[in-house]
Amino acid sequence: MRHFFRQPFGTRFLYSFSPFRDTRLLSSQNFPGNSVPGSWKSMEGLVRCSANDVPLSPISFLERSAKVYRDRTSVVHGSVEYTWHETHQRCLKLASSLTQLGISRGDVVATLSPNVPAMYELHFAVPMAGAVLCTLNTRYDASILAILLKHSQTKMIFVDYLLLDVLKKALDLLQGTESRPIIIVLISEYEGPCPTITSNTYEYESLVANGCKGFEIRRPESEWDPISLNYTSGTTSRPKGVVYNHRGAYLNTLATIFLHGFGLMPNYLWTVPMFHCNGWNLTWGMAVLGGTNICLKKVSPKGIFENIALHDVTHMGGAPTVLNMIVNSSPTDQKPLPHIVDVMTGGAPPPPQVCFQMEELGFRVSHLYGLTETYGPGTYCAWKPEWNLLCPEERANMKARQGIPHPCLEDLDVKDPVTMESVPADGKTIGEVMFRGNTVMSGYFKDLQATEEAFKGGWFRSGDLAVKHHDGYLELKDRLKDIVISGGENISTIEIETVLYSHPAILEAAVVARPDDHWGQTPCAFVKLKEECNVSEHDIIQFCRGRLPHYMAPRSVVFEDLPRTSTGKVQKFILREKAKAMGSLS
Ligand SMILES: Nc1ncnc2c1ncn2[C@@H]1O[C@H](COP(=O)(O)OP(=O)(O)OP(=O)(O)O)[C@@H](O)[C@H]1O
Repeated sequence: MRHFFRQPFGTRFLYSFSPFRDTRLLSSQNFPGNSVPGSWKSMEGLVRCSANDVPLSPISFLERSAKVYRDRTSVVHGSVEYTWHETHQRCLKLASSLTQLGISRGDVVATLSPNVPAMYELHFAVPMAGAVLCTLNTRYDASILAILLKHSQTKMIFVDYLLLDVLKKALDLLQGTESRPIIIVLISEYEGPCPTITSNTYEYESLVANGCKGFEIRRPESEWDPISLNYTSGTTSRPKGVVYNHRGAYLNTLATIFLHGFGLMPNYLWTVPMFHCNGWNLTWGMAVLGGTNICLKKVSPKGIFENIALHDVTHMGGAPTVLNMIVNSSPTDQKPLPHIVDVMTGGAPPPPQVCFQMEELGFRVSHLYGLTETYGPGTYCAWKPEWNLLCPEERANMKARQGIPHPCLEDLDVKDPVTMESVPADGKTIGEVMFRGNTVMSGYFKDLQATEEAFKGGWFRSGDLAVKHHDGYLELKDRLKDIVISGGENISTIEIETVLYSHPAILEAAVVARPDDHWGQTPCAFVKLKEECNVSEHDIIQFCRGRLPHYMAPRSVVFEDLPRTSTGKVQKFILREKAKAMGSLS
């Protein structure tokens, strides 16, 4: 296999669609005489105006659900329960309070909160105020939080009371560097007085109560107006600030709910953090469907099974690590499911064995793939009925493929990153996954150079390596930064990890490159064993050699817990450092 991945990118730079085109279409004043612009002038009788041309925005999903699903339950959390009418009213009032506190169009309003009703409401209230929602990862420490608060130019932050301490530390680090102190809004679950931090502190429910329900929504002037700022998981580098626009959020939401067989009015259990790509767009998606959002502050297998029974959950989601946690949970925590529960998984490669075991427990797994830069879900493994006839192992392998683009994406391809030519659909030739369309980010906030790099060649370059199968389905092999090159051969770490996960004693596995004087690099496996299991390095290597070509089998195995990002991805850069410190094997 040729390894072109380490070569520099081509220098051609071309935007197939300009990010700077003017998309303000709403009022007839843009088109004097109510005529239509450009080439369409030759077609008489057309008028482009607010009757037929409105900027797409997820805000409209909530306005509709307040009418269509008025008295149905929108959000549940413990004893708290709202209807869609109430959620709409609360969001309007909250948006009004934001503007009264000085939030203007385009200002960034951040959150530091687990999945609670306030977090759900902010997904509508902040855009209703014309502002940009920035949902920060709840596992950040004070120093990274301080960096991101500064980078995002946050004006106001909504914080769960359990995370107040870490926020206070971050704000201390920022002291003196901000021209205006950040306004703090505390999301508390108790009725007591609001703890004082600064005079700039408010309490969530009082902002809702004091807002005006007749508030006039500050709708986007253009579909391209930013709606949210999402930081990437920071698996390969420092988190990058990805900007979503209203149009992309609208389209990706519709694509996501379409893909995963959500019927109307699902009961959705929030096991995916809403801070991760706006909960894979399902914050907005549940409003389209009139679903019930079942909030879960802390994810545990026991809590998942209890909530499924309590709320008749129909759908949920989770990174493969959550699925792995479920299948390996104690039998006393696992309860028989009342019916099939649909689970969307993605965010990292799902080991086929884990998909298989989930299905044995009564879940139906659907697999999606994407990046923060593609509004989360970008492809899915569309299931074909004829695959039901395959043996369980083959079915699980089929399901582990990343699949095909969703219908709102213009194009997806696997290309040679230097020549930009498509790789053949032979299931063997590796190239880089590239995306193009309206559900690709507007860009990286305050980093034009990174944005231009990412869009070089007129496609969004994902940094993921994949093959295309004969049926057009995509299968990820590795991240560009993770692939192992040993004796001139590219070795997919995902393929080795799949074999490791099939070992009965292994709970978790990750493979990285270990520098080698003779081979350049060799695969080094880091594994965590299941409780009370014992197996040697030699046994694991032999197990892999029995299932993989020799050169692909790990040459060394380290037994330890895997470091993960809070979105469930293994931090391979940490493992690579460890493997490097081990020195060459040869
Ligand atoms: N279904 C999937 N199968 C395999 N890998 C996946 C899948 N879904 C997502 N990924 C991986 O997750 C990546 C996207 O993750 P995300 O946008 O959360 O941030 P990150 O790339 O981990 O962080 P950073 O860009 O800061 O390093 C993809 O590029 C891909 O490598």
